[in-house]
Amino acid sequence: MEGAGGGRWRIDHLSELPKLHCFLLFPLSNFLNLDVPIFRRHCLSMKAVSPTSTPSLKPMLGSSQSGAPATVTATARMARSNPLVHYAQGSDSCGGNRSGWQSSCAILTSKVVSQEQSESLNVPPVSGGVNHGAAVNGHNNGARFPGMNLVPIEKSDSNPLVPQQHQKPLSMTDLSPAPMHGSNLRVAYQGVPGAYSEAAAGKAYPNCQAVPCDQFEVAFQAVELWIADRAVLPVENSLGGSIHRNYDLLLRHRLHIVGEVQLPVHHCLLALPGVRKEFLTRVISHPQGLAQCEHTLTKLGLNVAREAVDDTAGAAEFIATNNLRDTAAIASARAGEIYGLEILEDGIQDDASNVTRFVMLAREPIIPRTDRPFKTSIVFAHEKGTSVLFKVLSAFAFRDISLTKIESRPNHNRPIRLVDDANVGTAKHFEYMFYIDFEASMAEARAQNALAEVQEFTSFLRVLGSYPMDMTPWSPSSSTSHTSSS
Ligand SMILES: O=C(O)C(=O)C[C@]1(C(=O)O)C=C[C@@H](O)C=C1
Repeated sequence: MEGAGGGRWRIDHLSELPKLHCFLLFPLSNFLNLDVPIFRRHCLSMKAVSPTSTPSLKPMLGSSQSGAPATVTATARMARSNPLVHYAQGSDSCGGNRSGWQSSCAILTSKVVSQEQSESLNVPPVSGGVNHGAAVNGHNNGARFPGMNLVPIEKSDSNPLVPQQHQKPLSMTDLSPAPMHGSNLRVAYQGVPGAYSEAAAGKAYPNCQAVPCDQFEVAFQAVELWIADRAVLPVENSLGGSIHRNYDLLLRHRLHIVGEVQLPVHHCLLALPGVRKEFLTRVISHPQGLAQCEHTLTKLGLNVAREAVDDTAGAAEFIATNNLRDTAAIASARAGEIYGLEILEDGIQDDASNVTRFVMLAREPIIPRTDRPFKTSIVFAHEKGTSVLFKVLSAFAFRDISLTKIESRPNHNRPIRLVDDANVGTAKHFEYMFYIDFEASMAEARAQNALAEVQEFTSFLRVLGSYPMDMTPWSPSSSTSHTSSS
C-alpha cells in the first residue's frame, strides 16, 4: 500500500497499532475545554486504519478467513481499485442501487436458488442445499468468471488425487461461521476496556481478542482492512433509543450483519476513592449512559452538569487520569475496577431491564438457515418518500412476517425534495432512508417474496444481513458490569 508520500507500508502486528495512536489527543478535551492531553494508548484510531496515515507500518499476516489476502497491503490496494469499495466508502453515496441489493440478497438466498438450479440442471446440490456453482453474491460464477464453473470432484476411488477424507460432503455447519465461537477472532469495538461494547464482543464471540477502537467508523474500517475479523457495534437501547451513527455507517460501508447480541446494561456512578456525592459538580458518560440514567440522577439530587464523552469506560479513565475529585462517571463496575474508581451508586439505570442491542459485522454474509429463528435487516428508499411506507409494510403483513424495528434516517444523498404544486407553490419534503428488521430468514420463500414485492416500489433496497436472533434467556437483574469479555 502506498502512503501519502508514495512510501509503502504494511502493518506488522496488531500490537504495533497502539503506538500509532499515542499522539492522538483524547476528544474529551473538546467537550470539557481542558488542555490536558489524555493518551488512549490501547485504541485503534482513524490514523491506524488510514492507508495514508503513516509510513512506519510493517508487514502483517492477513486473516485466516477464506479468500483472505495474505496482507493488509493487498487488501487495501484492492479496495482502492475496486469500484464497489469506493462506492461504499464515498460520503456522497447512500449505499447503492437495485443491482446492489440483488447482489447482497442473492448470496443470502443461495440455498433456495441453488436448489432450484440443481433441479433444472439435474445437478445434485451439495449436502445442506448449498451449491457454490450456482450463485455467489448475486452472480452466476460461470458467467462472471468464464472458465471458473465448478466441476464436480470425482470420488477418490476413481481419482487417486482426491484424499479419502475429502469424501465427506460439506454440511451447512462447514459453511456457516458459528457466531458463538470466537476463539482467535479479532473483534473490533468502540471504546476502551471496560466499555459495554467490549462485554458485548465477549458475549458474541467468547474468548475473542477484543480490539478497542476510538470511533465507530474505525471499527468498520478495521474489519474492511482485515485488521479485525468482526466488529460488534451498538444499534439501539431500550431506554436511550437508536444509535443513529451506526445506522448511517451501515449504509456507507459494505459490511454484513452476521448476528446480534442483547446485553443487559447495569450502570454505576463511579468516582475516585473518598469522593462523596456532595462534592460532585459534574457527571460524565457516553450520551446513551446519560440518557439511560437521567431520572435516577435527578432522584439522587444530582442536578449537576452532565457532559457527554466518547464511551462510558473512557469517562472513568478520564477521571482517574486527571484525578478529578468533582466529577463522577456513569459506567460499568468493571470500568471502575480497571481505572481504580469506587461505586457511589449501583444500578442507576432508569429501568432495571435496561438492554442494548448490538450487531456483529463481517466482510462476508452468513448463509441463512431455517432451523432456528432468524432476523433480516434491510434499508430502502423511494423517490416518493414516506408515501411508499404503507405498501412496504403491507408486503410483510400479508405474509405474516413480524417487524421488530423501524428506523428512519435522513437520506444524505438527497436530504430535501422540492415538490411543485400549482396551488401552493413549491414545497419541500425531507427525504428518508428506512431501516426495517423483520423476523424471517432470507432462506424462507415468504421473506424472498416480500422483498421481491418491496423492490417493486422502492428506488433503492439493500439487505444488510440475515442472521440468527439472540435468543439467550432474559435476566434483567443480572449485572453485565462484571462481565469480562476476553
Ligand atoms: O460507552 C460504552 O460503554 C459503550 O459500549 C457504548 C454504549 C452505546 O453506544 O450505547 C453501549 C451500551 C450502553 O448502551 C451505553 C453505551
